[in-house]
Amino acid sequence: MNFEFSEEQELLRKTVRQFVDNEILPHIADWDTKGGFDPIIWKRLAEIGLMGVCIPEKYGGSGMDYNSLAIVCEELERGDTAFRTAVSVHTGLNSMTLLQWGTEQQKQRFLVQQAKGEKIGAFALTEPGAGSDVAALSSTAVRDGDEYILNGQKTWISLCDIADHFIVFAYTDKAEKHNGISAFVVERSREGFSSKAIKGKYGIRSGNTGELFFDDVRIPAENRLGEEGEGFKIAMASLDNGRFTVAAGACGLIMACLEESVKYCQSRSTFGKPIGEHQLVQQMIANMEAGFQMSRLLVYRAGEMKNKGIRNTRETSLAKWQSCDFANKAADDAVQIHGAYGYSDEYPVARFLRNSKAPVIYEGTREIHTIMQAEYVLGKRQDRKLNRMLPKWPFED
Ligand SMILES: CCCCCCCC(=O)SCCNC(=O)CCNC(=O)[C@H](O)C(C)(C)COP(=O)(O)OP(=O)(O)OC[C@H]1O[C@@H](n2cnc3c(N)ncnc32)[C@H](O)[C@@H]1OP(=O)(O)O
Repeated sequence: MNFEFSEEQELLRKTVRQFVDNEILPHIADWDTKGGFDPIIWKRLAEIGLMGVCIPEKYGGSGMDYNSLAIVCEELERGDTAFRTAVSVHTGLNSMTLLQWGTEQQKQRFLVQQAKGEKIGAFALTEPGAGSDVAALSSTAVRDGDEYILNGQKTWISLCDIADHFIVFAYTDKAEKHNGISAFVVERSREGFSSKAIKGKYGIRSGNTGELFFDDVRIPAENRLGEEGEGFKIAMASLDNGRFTVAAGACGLIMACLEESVKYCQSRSTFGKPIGEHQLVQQMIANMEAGFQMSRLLVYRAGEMKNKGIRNTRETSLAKWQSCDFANKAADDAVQIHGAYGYSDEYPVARFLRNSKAPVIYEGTREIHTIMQAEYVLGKRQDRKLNRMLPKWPFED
């Protein structure tokens, strides 16, 4: 196992860091207050090739390895959790799903434009009555000749008002439970589709999260991903990729907590010395550092497994669970270190704390991942090789 980043990866990190320092940090407090990023940010991201980092060059991407995507997510979340979330959805949950499950024609139709940053993709799984329990979803897709007629509602969907298309999950055969769900690519332009943003979120306010409505939306059968009934597996495999990016992002949030806390420790004095010289403050800093290092090891191990084409559901779930919990704790401690100032908008740590809660809930709650890990250890859950894995890296031509 190699613990060094390559020169190319170091350069990538530097590029993303500069992007965050110049294009995100100067505006983020404003975007957080207003409840949305300036859409120009997507154009900028595409200009530096970050819309398709681990997508093969033949599909319009940068052709870098899966750990390069982790680097991008770390650095983006050092800037903002909501923005990293949006990129996770576009790349981890949508583009990587197309790469793994799409036909050559679907890749040409949807993936290429996305990887080049000409179109934005999103992922629609969660419903008002189906979050952790995916098989409880109630959307339906009924076959009618060469089309499906889609009806249902999705909620908590990132990029709801921005994405050009969504990977949507619906029952094609309710009697079959897990094996009755199918996945479809649904374009925003289809008649009967509408979306509505959710207002009043606790955190990740600059992100565009909302509801989707499908009212007799007709979709051509060629938009179905995988076979009929493969939707549950596709959703879970997509989450293996999404959760990987969430875990990497959490490392970036811990980095941001450390940066702000160290700065504050050096500038604020109590009892005649800088607060960084008080041992209970040092304890919080040390905990953040430990959380950061441990999370990173878990994330890059999962990424290395992806590079080698090894199924990594177990490792990714552990990385997601632990790194999001560490980030949530780091943000809580960062506010604590800043005292009353940390409780205001004067410093970014209050935003960090609000934002840090979302990843503990989305893409598998802390409780779902705890149960999964217990089941693996107790021999009640096993990861078998899938019929379609993500391509190994280096990618073939
Ligand atoms: C806060 C503001 C923003 C909010 C954003 C919210 C948006 C999101 O978070 S989207 C995603 C949220 N949802 C989730 O993360 C779902 C959480 N739930 C789960 O992960 C699963 O349902 C979980 C772990 C509980 C297990 O479900 P369960 O119903 O027990 O199914 P399970 O028995 O494990 O698997 C069923 C089949 O799928 C297969 N499968 C399971 N996992 C995978 C996988 N990773 N890859 C491929 N196949 C898989 C199994 O092998 C099994 O197949 P078979 O029957 O052939 O053996």
